[in-house]
Amino acid sequence: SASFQPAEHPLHHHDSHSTAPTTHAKLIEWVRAQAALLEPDHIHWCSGTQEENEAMVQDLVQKGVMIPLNEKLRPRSFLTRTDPADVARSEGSTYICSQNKEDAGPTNNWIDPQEMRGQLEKSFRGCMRGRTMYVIPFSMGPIGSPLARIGVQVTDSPFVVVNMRIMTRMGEKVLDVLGDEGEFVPCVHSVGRPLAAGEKDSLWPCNIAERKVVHFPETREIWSFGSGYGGNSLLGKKCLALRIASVMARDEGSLAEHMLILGLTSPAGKKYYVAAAFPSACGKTNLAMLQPTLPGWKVEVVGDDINWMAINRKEGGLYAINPEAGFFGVAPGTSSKTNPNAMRTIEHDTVFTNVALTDQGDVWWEGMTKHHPEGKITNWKGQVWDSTKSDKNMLPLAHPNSRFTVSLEQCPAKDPAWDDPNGVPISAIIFGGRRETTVPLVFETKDWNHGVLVGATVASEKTAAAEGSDLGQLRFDPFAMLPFAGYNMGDYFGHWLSMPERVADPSKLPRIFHVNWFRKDEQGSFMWPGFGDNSRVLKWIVDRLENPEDKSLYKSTPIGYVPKETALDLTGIEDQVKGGVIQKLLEVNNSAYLSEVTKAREYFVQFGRRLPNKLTKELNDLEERLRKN
Ligand SMILES: O=C(O)CSc1cccnc1C(=O)O
Ligand SMILES: [Mn+2]
Repeated sequence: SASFQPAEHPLHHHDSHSTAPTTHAKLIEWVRAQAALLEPDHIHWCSGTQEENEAMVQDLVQKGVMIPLNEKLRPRSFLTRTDPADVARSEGSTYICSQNKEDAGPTNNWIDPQEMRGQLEKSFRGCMRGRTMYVIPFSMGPIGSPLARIGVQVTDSPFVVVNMRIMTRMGEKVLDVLGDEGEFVPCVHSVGRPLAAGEKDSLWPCNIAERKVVHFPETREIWSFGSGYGGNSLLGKKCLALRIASVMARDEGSLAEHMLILGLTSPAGKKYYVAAAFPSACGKTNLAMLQPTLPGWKVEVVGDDINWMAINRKEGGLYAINPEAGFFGVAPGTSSKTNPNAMRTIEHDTVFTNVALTDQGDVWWEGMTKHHPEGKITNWKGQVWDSTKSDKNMLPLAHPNSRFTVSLEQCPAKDPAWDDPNGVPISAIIFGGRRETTVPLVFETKDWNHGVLVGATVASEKTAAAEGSDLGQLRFDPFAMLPFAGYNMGDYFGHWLSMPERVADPSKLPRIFHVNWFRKDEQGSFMWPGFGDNSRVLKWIVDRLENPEDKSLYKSTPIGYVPKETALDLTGIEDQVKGGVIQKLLEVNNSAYLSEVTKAREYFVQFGRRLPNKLTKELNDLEERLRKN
């Protein structure tokens, strides 16, 4: 739906090697309206074919935007460096422009939609002069899946096209499913740098001063200007799959969440699907591709970042798809120790952004290996770093938000049902934050509503005060959706609380757990080995799912069900968790939790009357349980 009155401007000629669809009148009309506003020199309808991709990649290589890596070490893979000012999602310039401010809620930036449309009109008018407008039809979710949603993005960045082809199902086959009158989410993106005739393009054009990522939830529109990077420009990811999709899910009675989805198989061959919501950079990708240290256990990945769950009327319960087709993962910290499956996935056909380049023509980042490789190494800014001089201001060699973009298809640990159009049945939902104090290794919530309270109070603490004293600065990140909820988060909590009334049999809803890998001891060291050993927690969760009546598995505490020490399989790590460590990891300190309750009450004040009474009741019940014991 065109949101501007396009000035009279003929639709530019299509370039020779791309053909506009002959039907799809609604789509053609929308593209025409964007072309009239953006005034591109050419229009290219993306087919999504391998040939088209190779031509675009070669063009970007020739321009120096994509640097080919060593073909032997990392075949068909590339490195791109961004403008140092355009390196991450820009939350400060991300807006939810609902008709009224309260529907955006206190956790979102809001500008009156008409005012914002005026600002966008000024930014976008003529911004694609001298450039090609690429039209990308894409499906979030397997093409044709009843759980999938279709978007169409216009963009003037061929680099975005190359990445969208990896991260989504994109091209002509999507148009076949869309049909003439099909609904699509309109996404308009520009780097915001029109080119004068003959002007040489920069390697990473962007317009940081005017950068904005805007959502109009009632009309499901996305407008992004001035950034070429990640979540700001691959509009299928955070913008569509979370901010717009969370609004659609609220209206449709389903869920669009910032969660990994993994398949877990026990040594007995029983298979469960588990979803988990951790804040950004808290280890979702590592858990989704976990290599269990417990013998006989297997984890396979369906997705590492986004989860669309819908009620399955036939089977009951919630079925989930990963709407994405690839990983856009954080490179630093990824290694054959922390995530061997990720390292195997990115051995070929991968696009790297803002990592370091070795003199072998391969990539490197902090944490990949203990020390950086010998010889010359070029940092993410393109500066050659000489290890003999160790010039500090050239560090870190890879940007902390540097990324790999790679197809899920090539992950050795992909779940057989990773692209099942019907989705997979979710047995458990796990919330987690980066908590150095107070929160035990794992606990199970008492019921769905208690689980929603735990989701709503997910938090991370940076610097933990000494145990027992006032908690370190708690940063709440409810459901890990703080930057991604497309509407008032008080209403969002209410939507979660409405799920038991929406299903025929609430007992088929997933059980809700909370984990914390990040407890530290008085010396500030991590108490739990984490990584593959997190499979021990997954095992306890399966034990709870399979034997809910078995009293030997848990102790009931005011915050929920916590494993009895003997119920965790610690075979092989006894030495690491002896001497009271496991007791500490499973301890529930009531006074510490009472201050959690106080901080949660303070946090919820901002939602005012939009905070559901049921949530306040859950918080009061928790406080009562903590006081009684
Ligand atoms: O989009 C970016 O600029 C990085 S943020 C990101 C990328 C992939 C998956 N998740 C996130 C996130 O911040 O949650
Ligand atoms: Mn994420």
